[in-house]
Amino acid sequence: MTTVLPARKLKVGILGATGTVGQRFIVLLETHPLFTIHALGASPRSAGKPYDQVVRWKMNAPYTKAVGSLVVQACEPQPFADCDVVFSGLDSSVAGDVESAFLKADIAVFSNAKNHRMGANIPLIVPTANPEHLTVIEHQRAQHNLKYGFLVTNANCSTTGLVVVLRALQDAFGPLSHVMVTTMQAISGAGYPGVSSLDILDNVIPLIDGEEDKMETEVAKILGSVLPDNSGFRALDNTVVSATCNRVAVVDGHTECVSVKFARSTDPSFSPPTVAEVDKVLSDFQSESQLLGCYSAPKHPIVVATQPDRPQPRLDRDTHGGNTVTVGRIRPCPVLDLKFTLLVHNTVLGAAGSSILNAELAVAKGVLKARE
Ligand SMILES: NC(=O)C1=CN([C@@H]2O[C@H](COP(=O)(O)OP(=O)(O)OC[C@H]3O[C@@H](n4cnc5c(N)ncnc54)[C@H](OP(=O)(O)O)[C@@H]3O)[C@@H](O)[C@H]2O)C=CC1
Ligand SMILES: N[C@@H](CC(=O)OP(=O)(O)O)C(=O)O
Repeated sequence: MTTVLPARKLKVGILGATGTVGQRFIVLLETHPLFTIHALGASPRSAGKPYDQVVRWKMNAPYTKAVGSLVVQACEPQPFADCDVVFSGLDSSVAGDVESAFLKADIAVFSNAKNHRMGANIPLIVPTANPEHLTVIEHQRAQHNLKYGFLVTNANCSTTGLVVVLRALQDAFGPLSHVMVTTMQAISGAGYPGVSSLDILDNVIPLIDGEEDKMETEVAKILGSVLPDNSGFRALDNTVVSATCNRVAVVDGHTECVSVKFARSTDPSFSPPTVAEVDKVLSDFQSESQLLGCYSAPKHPIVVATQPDRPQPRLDRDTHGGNTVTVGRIRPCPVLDLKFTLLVHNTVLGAAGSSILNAELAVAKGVLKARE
């Protein structure tokens, strides 16, 4: 496929620009070759004031003077009308209605929030796992009579790391019947100010409200297929996922301990893949974003750690800019077939990085264009 590049940089709006995910968008977009930051939005508490005055900046990299002086807008379509694309890092209490209003106003939206993820013709895309789901955009546009607008969501941050590895395993060794996953999730996943220090220091919290349900349902949609008429998706109905989610005292990076069983396991002639075979399949896994030459595409969607005590959040979360999933400790599972540990950067591939790479894919496929 030939990559279609826009005639100029696309003007970007960021909704929820003051939040944890919004700040990550700013860092990732400051030097982006396809996109330029044009407008910022946040709550009525922040609207009307320069970004500098309202943001409590938590990123390691600084933001530019130009961004600091942008006046924060209310999250309504009108101030974003000349944006070619809007990235949403909005709190889920408002994201649903705000994103619907932007779609109705014919603006392209890439959302991190949970609200629209399971919508019948809303793509739920992890860019290195199921980019082919973008084909449903044409149906969405026809349904709402839109020229430029559409709505694409990306997944829950823990789901994101998991599905990249499951997709690689499924492609190589056939469908999975059972997936058991236990997460250790960073505090930045709870936004800012998030979990109080008295709750999390010297502690592990064995509950993240709603997280397990999201992991158990999103995987089936992402690893499912597009309906033949491109009107929606057929979720997997033969893969059972059981998730247990914990909050731990790590700043960024979700670690997940995973065991899987292959559907063919019930066949007496089937023997599970060896550790060496799994290592090779994961290391060789490629995504369409690499083949299309997308700017943020990681060199490898999955990196297999060579040291026996990896992955570790502090050491591995920034590999390939945070858009890769690091896997280690691959070994046979005496209960299911195979077990391993993975790490995903929750605010890069798990949030803003996925939205941006999804938008790059949409540009490369000619569905996201500059407004004329
Ligand atoms: N953090 C993570 O790792 C991940 C987060 N997500 C999802 O991304 C979204 C953002 O998360 P995160 O950045 O962590 O959250 P934060 O709480 O850090 O930021 C929330 C943002 O929403 C804005 N906001 C709050 N209320 C309103 C309102 N009434 N109208 C308009 N804007 C409002 C806030 O603006 P103000 O500062 O003015 O209050 C702020 O910019 C959420 O939906 C979350 O579930 C998804 C994957 C991973
Ligand atoms: N709940 C996730 C982050 C998040 O906001 O997820 P979601 O977008 O699925 O609600 C975490 O705490 O790490």
